[in-house]
Amino acid sequence: MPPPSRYGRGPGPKVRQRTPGHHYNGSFLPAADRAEILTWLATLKPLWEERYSKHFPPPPGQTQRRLLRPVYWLGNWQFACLDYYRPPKGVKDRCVRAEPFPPVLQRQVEKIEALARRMFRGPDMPPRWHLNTCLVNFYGSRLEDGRWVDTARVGEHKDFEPGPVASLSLGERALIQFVTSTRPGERDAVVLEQWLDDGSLELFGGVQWKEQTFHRVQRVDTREGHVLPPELPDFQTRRVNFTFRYVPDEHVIPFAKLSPEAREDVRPYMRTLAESSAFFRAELAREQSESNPSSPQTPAR
Ligand SMILES: O=C(O)CCC(=O)C(=O)O
Ligand SMILES: [Fe+2]
Repeated sequence: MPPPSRYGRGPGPKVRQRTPGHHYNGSFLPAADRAEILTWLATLKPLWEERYSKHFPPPPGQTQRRLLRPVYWLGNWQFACLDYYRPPKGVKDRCVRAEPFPPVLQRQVEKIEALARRMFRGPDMPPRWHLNTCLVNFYGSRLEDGRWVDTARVGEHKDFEPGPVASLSLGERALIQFVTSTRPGERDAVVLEQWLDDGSLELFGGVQWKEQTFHRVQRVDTREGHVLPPELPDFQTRRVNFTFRYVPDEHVIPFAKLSPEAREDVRPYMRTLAESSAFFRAELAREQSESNPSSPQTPAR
């Protein structure tokens, strides 16, 4: 019998885990699916979002800033200026209905959900849990006043969506660290770290990884020279990460049903997205027809 390997064919029905609640498979993504994802990525127009807005201004001592990286969301878009999904209180006007997963990602989601249902039970698996939300993060360097500035990291945070979170990685490998809560003057203790390779899946859930620890992307390698699509004028991408999450469906709201303030804050983003997406054109048109039902809109193409 060969020795047990973390790079093996993945867990059997019992899902053996060296770290309960945290699973890593370095060769999850089939090569053909990887190629299909890259083709689809080349068609995306990720968005540079600002952290704050007219109705959600910077708190005292903070100033307006752009996010470190461009992003794209599927299923629902959690605009930074609507302050992300944060139950139990921060659930209203946070998650704006967005494009469905393309078939190649939906296929990965079905495999991941089956694995997650074997790994997580009881309080670690919310009753209606399914992966209906995906944040696509682009890691790399940003062109700033003629200089390339590396922004490939994420500070420590928790993902507040309930239940397990899955993370699929493409391109250069990244070092993710789970750390204990920060106390002033004390260094965070790293509880678990993992290099996330090209084509890998990481799945984590339960109290230890969702509640008791924060996670961060400490750095992204440069050694393999990956340059990933789409081509952008002011950003060079060397890693793309998809994090799949669950937002209860009742908290996902069509743009037309957001509060007037939230609509005002995100309408410019919706218009930018609509330039290259029939889905977002239709969502904007729906706002028009609902506020003025007597004048039917021509359907978006
Ligand atoms: O890029 C990664 O591996 C993790 C990203 C992450 O933590 C997040 O998007 O919440
Ligand atoms: Fe996260």
